[in-house]
Formats: sequence, structure tokens, C-alpha cells
Amino acid sequence: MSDVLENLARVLEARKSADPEKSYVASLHAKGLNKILEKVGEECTETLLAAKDAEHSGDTRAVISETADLWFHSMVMLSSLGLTPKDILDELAGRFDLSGLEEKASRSD
Ligand SMILES: N=c1c2ncn([C@@H]3O[C@H](COP(=O)(O)OP(=O)(O)OP(=O)(O)O)[C@@H](O)[C@H]3O)c2ncn1[C@@H]1O[C@H](COP(=O)(O)O)[C@@H](O)[C@H]1O
Repeated sequence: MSDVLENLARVLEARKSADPEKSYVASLHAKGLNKILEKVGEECTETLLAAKDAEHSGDTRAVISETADLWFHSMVMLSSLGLTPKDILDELAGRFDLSGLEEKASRSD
């Protein structure tokens, strides 16, 4: 499953030095981190709206499509900060066998 994320991350890395006229990812980098964050926020809202619609209609196609847009733009954000999907997958893997409630209780803040 994570092969897709790894392959996409490789493409995203290469697009950092691509022509913004020819690559959507390069055009985002050319506009800067604020534009990338704006897109992440937009896709997040669209995902929430699609999920609310699906709750009533039972049609989850838009949720899948909007979540893909959200993951994609999140990966562009990670890439612009020098992070990879592996950083996030390692973080999630480290949380196996730890209940979310236990983790919350262990926080110092
Ligand atoms: N997975 C994606 C992907 N998902 C979504 N998008 C693009 O994300 C954009 C944002 O969607 P919106 O509906 O917000 O589009 P918009 O209104 O045109 O966006 P704005 O003008 O508001 O910024 C669309 O242009 C989609 O085509 C993607 N663009 C690229 N990829 C992957 O990234 C690779 C590199 O892409 P390029 O950099 O374009 O070569 C591709 O081969 C794909 O694997």
C-alpha cells in the first residue's frame, strides 16, 4: 500500500526543480508554502463536506476523491518541508499498541 506513497513522494521530489509551466506541483512550489497550505486547508474543508454528504446519501465516492486530494496536497506540504511519507508512517507505526486515550493521558501539556 505504501508503495504508492513512496512512488508519489519520488515524483514530488523531482518536481521541486521542474518547470512551473509544465508541472502543477512545481507551480505550487513556485507560489510558496502559503499557497500549499491554502490548498491543504481547502481540500480539508472539501473532505469534511463530502463526508457530511455521504453520511446522509451513503455515496462515498466524493469522500474518496476529496481525501485523495487532501493526502496529495499534504504530501506536497511535507515535501516542501523536506519530510517524506516514511516520517509519518514511522510515527504511526510507533503508536501501535498504544491506546489513544493512554497517549492523551501521558501528555505533559
Ligand atoms: N495526485 C496528484 C493530484 N491530485 C490532485 N491534483 C491536482 O490538484 C489540483 C487542485 O485541485 P482543485 O480542484 O483545487 O483545482 P484548481 O481549482 O485548478 O486549483 P487552484 O487553481 O485553486 O490552485 C488539480 O489541478 C488537480 O489536477 C494532482 N496533481 C498531481 N498529482 C500527482 O502528482 C504528479 C505530478 O504532477 P505534475 O506536477 O502536475 O506533473 C502526478 O503525476 C500525479 O501523480
